[in-house]
Amino acid sequence: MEWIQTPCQLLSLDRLTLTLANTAVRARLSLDMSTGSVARCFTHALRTASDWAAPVASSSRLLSPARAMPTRAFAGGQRILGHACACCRGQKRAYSSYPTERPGAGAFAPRRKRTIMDFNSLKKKKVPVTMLTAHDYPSARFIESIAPPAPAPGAVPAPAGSSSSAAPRGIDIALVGDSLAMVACGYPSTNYLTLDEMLYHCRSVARGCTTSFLVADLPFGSFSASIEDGVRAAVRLIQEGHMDAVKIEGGPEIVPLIRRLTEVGIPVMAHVGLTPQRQAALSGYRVQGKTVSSAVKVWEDACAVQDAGAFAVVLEAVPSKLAAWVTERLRIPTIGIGAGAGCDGQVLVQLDMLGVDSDLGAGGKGPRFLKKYADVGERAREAVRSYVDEVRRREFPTEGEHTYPIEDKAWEGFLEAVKETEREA
Ligand SMILES: Nc1nc(=O)c2c([nH]1)NC[C@@H]1CN(c3ccc(C(=O)N[C@@H](CCC(=O)O)C(=O)O)cc3)CN21
Ligand SMILES: CC(C)C(=O)C(=O)O
Repeated sequence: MEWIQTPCQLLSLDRLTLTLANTAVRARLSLDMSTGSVARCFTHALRTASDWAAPVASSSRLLSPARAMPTRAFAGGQRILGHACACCRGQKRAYSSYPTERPGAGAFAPRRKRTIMDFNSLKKKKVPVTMLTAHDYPSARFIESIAPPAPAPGAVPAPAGSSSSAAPRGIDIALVGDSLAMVACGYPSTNYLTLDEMLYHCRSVARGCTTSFLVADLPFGSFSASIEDGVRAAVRLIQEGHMDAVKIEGGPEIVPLIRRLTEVGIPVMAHVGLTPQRQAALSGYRVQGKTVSSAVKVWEDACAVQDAGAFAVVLEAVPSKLAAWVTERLRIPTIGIGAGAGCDGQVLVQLDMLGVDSDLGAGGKGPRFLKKYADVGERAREAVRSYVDEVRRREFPTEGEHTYPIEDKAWEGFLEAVKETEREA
C-alpha cells in the first residue's frame, strides 16, 4: 500500500500531530515529543503494528533531516509501531449508540481528542459541554489554542470534566455551522450554502482544530430529496470535509436518515426548536415552544431524534423552562442556544460572541440569547483606522524597524553599476 504524507502540522514543541492518508484511509496521530511514543491516534482503522509500519516509515522520511525536533519523535520507532494509545486498547468506537462507560480516565491526557463518550460522561456529571462555531482555519486555530496544554510526561492526567472551574477545558465541540453562509459568505440565509461550499470550510477547520470533536451541518437541500442523498452528503462531510459527525435540523421527518447514518457509523447531532433552514416556512427566526402545541412538538422532536440514534441534540430558541425539562428527560446531551443554562451544553457563533459585526451582531442588536464577550469589531476598526492614518503620515513603515537595510558598500556598488541607465531613464 502506497502511503502519501499530507500536510504535517507541528502544534507545539512537545506535541506533534501528523496527518497521513492514502486512498483508503486517513490517519491522524499525535506524538509525545518527549517520549517519542504515540500519545493518541485519531483513527481506529489502524490497529496493529504492521498497519502502522508504512505510514510511520514514510513520515520519518519526510520529517528528517529538515526538522530536527520531529525527527526525535521517531527515534523510538518501535514504540510507535507497538503503540498502545488509549483509543486502540481494544475499545469499541463510540457512535451514536449512547455508550455510558468511559475507559480508565488516567489513560487520557486532558487535551486528547474529544469523543461522544466524553459528552455522555459530562452529562452524567452535570459538567456543561462547550461548543463554538469555527468557519475557517484561523477560527479553528483560535479554538485549539485555548485548550489546556498536554501534561508533563509521567503526570497523571485529570479525567475530562473532573474540574469545571479550576482548569479550563477548552472547547469540546467545534461546529462548522451553516451560519457560515451568512457570517462568512454574506448570503441572506443559510439556505444558499451548497454542500461543496460547506466542504471547503470544513477542510479548513479540520486543518486547524485537532482536539475538539468536529461537527458540520448538512446544508439545506443536501438531504431533502432522499435518504440516499443525505447519506452521500454526510459521507462527503466525513471523508472530504474531515469531520467527526454531522448535524441535521429537523424532527420526525429526518428520523429515517438519522437511523441510516447511525447504522453506517456516522454520528448525528440533531437540531430542534428554531431550525434556521426553515425560517421562511416558520415565518422568520421565532422562538419555538411557547404555546402548548409548540412545546409538545419540541419535546416530541427531541424524543424522535434521540430514539433514531442521535448522540446529542441542539435546542435553539426555546423557553429555558422547557429546555431544562427536556434535558432532564433525555439520555443524550442537549446543547442550547437561546435555551437557558439548564441544557447540558451551550453553543454560540464565534464571531457573534467576539463582538465582530456579524449578520446578527451588527448595529449592537442581535437575538436576545447573544452575549458579546468582547468588542473585537471595534478593536479591529480602531486598528485599521490607525494603519490608514500612519500610512498617510508616512509613519508606517518605520525606518529600521519594519525595513531591510543594505550595506553601504553594496549600495555604492549599485549606484556605480546603474550610473549609465539612471541617466537614460
Ligand atoms: N451570526 C449568526 N448567529 C446565529 O446564531 C445564527 C446565524 N448567524 N444565522 C443562522 C441562524 C439564525 N439565527 C437566529 C436569527 C435571529 C434570531 C432572532 O431574531 N430571534 C429573536 C426572537 C424573536 C421572537 O420570536 O420572539 C430574538 O429577539 O431573540 C434568532 C436566531 C441563529 N443563527
Ligand atoms: C448556531 C448554531 C447552533 C448553528 O446551527 C450554526 O452555526 O449554523
